[in-house]
Amino acid sequence: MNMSKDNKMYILAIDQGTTSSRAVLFDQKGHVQGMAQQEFRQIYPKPGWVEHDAEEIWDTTCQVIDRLFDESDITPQQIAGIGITNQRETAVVWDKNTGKPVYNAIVWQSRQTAGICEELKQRGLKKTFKEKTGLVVDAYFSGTKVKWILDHVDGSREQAERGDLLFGTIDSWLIWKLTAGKVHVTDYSNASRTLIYNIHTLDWDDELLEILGIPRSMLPEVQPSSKVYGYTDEKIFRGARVPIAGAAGDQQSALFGQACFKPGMAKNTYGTGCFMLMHTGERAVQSDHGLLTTIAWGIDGKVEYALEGSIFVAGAAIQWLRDGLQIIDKAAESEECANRLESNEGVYLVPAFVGLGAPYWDQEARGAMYGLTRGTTRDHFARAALESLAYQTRDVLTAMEQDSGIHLKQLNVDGGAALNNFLMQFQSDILNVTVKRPTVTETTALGAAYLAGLAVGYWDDKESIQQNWAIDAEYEPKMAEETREKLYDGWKDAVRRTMSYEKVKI
Ligand SMILES: Nc1ncnc2c1ncn2[C@@H]1O[C@H](COP(=O)(O)OP(=O)(O)O)[C@@H](O)[C@H]1O
Ligand SMILES: O=P(O)(O)OC[C@H](O)CO
Repeated sequence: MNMSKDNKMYILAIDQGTTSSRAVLFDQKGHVQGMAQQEFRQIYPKPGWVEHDAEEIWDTTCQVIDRLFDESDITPQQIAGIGITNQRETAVVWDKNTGKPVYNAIVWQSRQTAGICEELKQRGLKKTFKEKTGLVVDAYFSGTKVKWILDHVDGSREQAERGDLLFGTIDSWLIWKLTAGKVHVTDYSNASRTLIYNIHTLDWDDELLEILGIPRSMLPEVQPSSKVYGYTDEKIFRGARVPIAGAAGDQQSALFGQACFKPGMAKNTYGTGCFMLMHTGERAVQSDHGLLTTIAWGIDGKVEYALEGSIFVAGAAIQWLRDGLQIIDKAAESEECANRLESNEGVYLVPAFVGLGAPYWDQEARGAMYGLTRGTTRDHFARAALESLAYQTRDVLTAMEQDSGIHLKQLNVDGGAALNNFLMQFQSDILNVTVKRPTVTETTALGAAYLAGLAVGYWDDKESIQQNWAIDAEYEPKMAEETREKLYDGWKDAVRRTMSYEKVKI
């Protein structure tokens, strides 16, 4: 760490992800000057359900901020602003009087509202939701999670109707906690993931609220992504009142951190899931190929949009090799395993552990492996898992090119699994596109830092941010066309079989 007790100012980004909370300090060049990270519990109450303890999310956030200050000479007074970025869609409902969540946070991956979604589809509401929110009716988004909590937690609907309960995605929850309950806001990008926010009129949508039975009084005020929302409470932040000056969902934040400011620029983030976003400017492009239309950010009174391909399981497949199957000790070991083989030898993994997201949107699909023989080893499992990230990315890139009419020549990448060189080379080969990894792979946190820094004058404008982008590695396609298409055909076949598989229900 390169920290000294001088008067230099920094921006603090809080990156509250699906598996860990992180606090990252950035300087004016956009370089990381300190980081602390803490994993927290994943709660799986039933197959396909995923929950978090919202209090634990808050506790780990406080712990990483504390650790960052403990391990450095920097004081909270040297923080010019705080930017927040978060796992999106995950829904928290809490009592505004006690500050206590009424139920666990229901995580974006969780399938417990699949039944509610089926009912909405049967009522013919798919088009209504898509036109207003840019989203598909799927358990992924927050709206049905809030409905589920109000339907299942005793007395919560009455409490909500009395105005005693608040809803928020993780950004709202953290801002509310950091300001000791004074500020209940969210930003445009997070609001656009809730299934109850109209991305065209830029307001919560009364018709959708009515359909899902969610009282308006629960909802946070929607604000620009770069703006001072409030100040940290002195008791919480070591005596300092620091402006909380930016917020964005983690994938939009990564798009900003990658300086994808112009229409047609795209990035792919390989974290727990994998999310490709293409900036489409001030135009909300409707997808005909299974992508989402979403708000990229809202700054200076202007809202900009993106097309998104959301893949639910990416790095999580590698975690499954490590924690579930226990065939590797560390995620990075998957690279050595994959490199020990010349090819996948016909072994494919379709990691539909929580259904399939874009472009398939199959809530019922579950994971499958194909092509196993007596000669299959853990290396094949690791290679198939890594390759599945690249094939899923090709699925969404194809859809994106069809929807946008733009042929992508290069893809900017980031996220934990983007450090895997086997994967990045294979990705470039399967897409036939140049893959570029920047020096700072903490792009998600960087985006939130930039948004906060712009609001407090730490950075002047987007141009100065653009200049900070620097390349670490570039991967050019090397694979023969015939091999590429043969491999991809194998993947499409595996997906087809997975989606048509009739589960035996016992
Ligand atoms: N070298 C690697 N190869 C493959 N996957 C990796 C590697 N390093 C980390 N990962 C995967 O990346 C994910 C962590 O990335 P991160 O960007 O921190 O995700 P998140 O923000 O979703 O928690 C984990 O799922 C992990 O399995
Ligand atoms: O926590 P991540 O990085 O996997 O991101 C989760 C996404 O925001 C879900 O939409």
